[in-house]
Amino acid sequence: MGGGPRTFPGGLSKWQYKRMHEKLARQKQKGLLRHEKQLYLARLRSEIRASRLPAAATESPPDDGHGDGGGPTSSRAHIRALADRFLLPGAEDLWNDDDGPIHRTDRPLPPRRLVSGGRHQLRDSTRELPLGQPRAGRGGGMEPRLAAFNPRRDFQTTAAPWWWQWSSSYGIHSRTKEASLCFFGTKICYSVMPPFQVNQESGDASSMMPMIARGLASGRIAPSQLNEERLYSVAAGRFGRKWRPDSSDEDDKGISTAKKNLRFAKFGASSEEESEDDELEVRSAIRKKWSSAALRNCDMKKDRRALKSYEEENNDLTGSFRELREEIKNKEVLGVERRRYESRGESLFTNKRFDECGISPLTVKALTDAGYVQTTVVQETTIPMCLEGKDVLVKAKTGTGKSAAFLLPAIESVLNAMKSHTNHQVSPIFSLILCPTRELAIQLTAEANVLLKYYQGIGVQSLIGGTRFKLDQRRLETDPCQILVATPGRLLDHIENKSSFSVRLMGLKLLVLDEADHMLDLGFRTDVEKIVDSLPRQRQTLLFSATIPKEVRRVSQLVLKRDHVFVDTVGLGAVETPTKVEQLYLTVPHELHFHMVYRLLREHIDQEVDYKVIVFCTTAMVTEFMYIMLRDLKLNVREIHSRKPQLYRTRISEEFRDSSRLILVTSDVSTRGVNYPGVTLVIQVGVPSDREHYIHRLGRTGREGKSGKGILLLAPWEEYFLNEIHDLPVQKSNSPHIDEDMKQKVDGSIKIVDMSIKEAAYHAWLGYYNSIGDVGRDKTMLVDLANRFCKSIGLEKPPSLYRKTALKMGLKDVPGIRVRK
Ligand SMILES: Nc1ncnc2c1ncn2[C@@H]1O[C@H](COP(=O)(O)OP(=O)(O)OP(=O)(O)O)[C@@H](O)[C@H]1O
Repeated sequence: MGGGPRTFPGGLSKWQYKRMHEKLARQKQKGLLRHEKQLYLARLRSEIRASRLPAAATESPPDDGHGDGGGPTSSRAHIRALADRFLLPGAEDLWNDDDGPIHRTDRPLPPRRLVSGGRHQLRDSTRELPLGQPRAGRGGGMEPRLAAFNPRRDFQTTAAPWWWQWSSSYGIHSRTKEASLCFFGTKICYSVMPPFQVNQESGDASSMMPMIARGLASGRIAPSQLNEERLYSVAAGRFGRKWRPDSSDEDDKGISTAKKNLRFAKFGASSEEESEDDELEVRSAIRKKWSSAALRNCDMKKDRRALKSYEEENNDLTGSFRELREEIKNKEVLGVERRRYESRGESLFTNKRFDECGISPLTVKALTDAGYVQTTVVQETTIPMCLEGKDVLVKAKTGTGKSAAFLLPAIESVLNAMKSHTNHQVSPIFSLILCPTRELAIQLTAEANVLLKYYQGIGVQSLIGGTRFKLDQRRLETDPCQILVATPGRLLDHIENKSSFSVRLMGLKLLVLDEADHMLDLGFRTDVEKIVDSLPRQRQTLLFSATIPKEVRRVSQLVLKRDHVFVDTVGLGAVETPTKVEQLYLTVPHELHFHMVYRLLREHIDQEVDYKVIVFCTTAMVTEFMYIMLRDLKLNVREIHSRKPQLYRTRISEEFRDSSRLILVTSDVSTRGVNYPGVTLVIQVGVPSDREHYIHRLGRTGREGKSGKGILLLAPWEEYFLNEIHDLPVQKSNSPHIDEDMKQKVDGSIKIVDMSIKEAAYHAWLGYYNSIGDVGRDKTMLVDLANRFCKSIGLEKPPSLYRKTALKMGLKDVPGIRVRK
């Protein structure tokens, strides 16, 4: 299918090449997550170190918003930015389960010892935030905003010094003990440690750490001796090593000033044996530790950064926290507003008209021609932000007008860019829209064309798989466009194989990822990352979807600027599916699934004059099987799935869009984004691959605030899936009766389906459920279920698998699996 190169670097085939990149992407993703965590810890250490340094050094250059391009940011600014990102409303679900929630608590705060001084005032001011309390004990002294940022992780991955635990639990306190950090290597340990003070107030020496407490009690150690050097020595002894004071920092201006507050101690296996020559090495090692090495290679910044005074930071933070709280409040209000709209069953449309949104008059004219006058909620909320040039991540229910919400800013972006780009021979692509399926790309291109009706010289084109590569190239050259709608695979082919095309992308101003969660999940991520890598960094990015799971929130940071806005028109905790769609589920044994589909369709056709039904099947081959069977049962039915040629898919898609009294049997290619107006019923046969798939499939009905109906047809063993959608209003429905006549009729139609299609359907079914974690884990059960499915499609015995396939699926020696000789 399609054009494009056949061989790739290293003589790999397209699929080998793709698989190789998928593997690399998975590794990269893991690395990035790990890096983010390390970065957080590193910044934390850097923050603590920096807070001990005098305000000095150079001014940080301005940041480009991505945080890594504009030069070094101050550690404090970085932590603040991270906290800002993760404290946004709805960001509670951003964390791993291990991270623990960001608690909103009304509990009274524990009484706190008031200490004068800017730093402590800062802490007290941040405490006003209604977020998590810092933990007691290790890391318990962290600033609340940081504890809230990751309350359970704090210093767990850093080997905390033993005296840390001791000092907090045995009564020795230090005003700065939360800053104690120790980086233990296998041979050498450098620590950054604040001076200790004896808790004079408590005066109870025996309650202190036993060794020193005993020393104090017996008079061997005078309290005045209990300075850091003594403690280092004790600590070194504890590790079976000797300690010698490090004098090297005396020479270093920065370090010696810091020494007022900090001590560096080196515990070496044989510190005495080290020669004077080592001094220099030690000094430079300490400097390294001080700057980057101590951050375990995470802090790559070489320059010491200008540090603000505590007061400045204090004021800064108090201000930004106030703003943050204000913003959260506004967003919560927004969510409540949306829920109010829906609970009252009010229209999806707002009172705001498009001509009040700052959109160009010719676009408004085109909108009016298309019948768009009033904005929908998502359009009203996001268009102004997008026009301001902000990066936006948008979550809004299916069928609520997200397409226009990003197409309009895309057009405005082109209009703005064209004002300053007049002398190009071939116009750059100013707006790029990426979406997961060809049907959706074609639909978005058509919608954009409608909106561009009154513009001469501005064009939109699509780049999708399933068409000839050379034809694409010719089309792009002869009919240049400023807006491009593309599926990732084909776009990447063009980027990698046509340098002139990459040049056209260098002028890009706006990138949109429609169905962003799908675009950023593993299937597409590699391609999307490579595409994003080839785009200019100075651009605006918009992410839209009806579902934004927490992993996607995290990964979205890869493409969005740090200061992006998250708009959730659904609202936290609100139902994510359209309110006017009735959702039912039926549990029927496999043997009766096809009969039940026919029964449900007949019933619906009898009830709805202008019926328009979509039947979703698990795989392309099961779709094909279902289509042939229903066609034989004399239903007015069409099919779309990935095994069909693109021209056929496009034709059927258009036919279904414009018709009623039609049934479309389809696979996941129609799950997302495609807009078929007036769908009255959606039937999902078998478990969707995840909750998001369920929501998007269901969203093909009940669009534009209309009513609709969704039925999920499960086998009894598939009921586990109901847990995933337990928060959605899905009701159990009684199974309609299937009489003997109907059963025989359906059985007859099953029989006529070609054997090769049945075999392919069995293989596809096995592959699909094998890939679903919960089911695929128990191979014996899976094979047993597959064999039941096999019977339900009229196969006497299960078709054999290729040895390679069986091996790959982990099914080779599973009883019930036949392997081809
Ligand atoms: N302001 C508007 N006025 C009238 N009709 C609108 C308006 N905005 C969108 N629509 C119509 O609403 C329908 C759904 O819009 P759209 O396809 O953009 O939804 P969506 O939110 O992108 O859905 P999905 O999540 O499934 O992708 C379309 O038929 C579209 O023409």
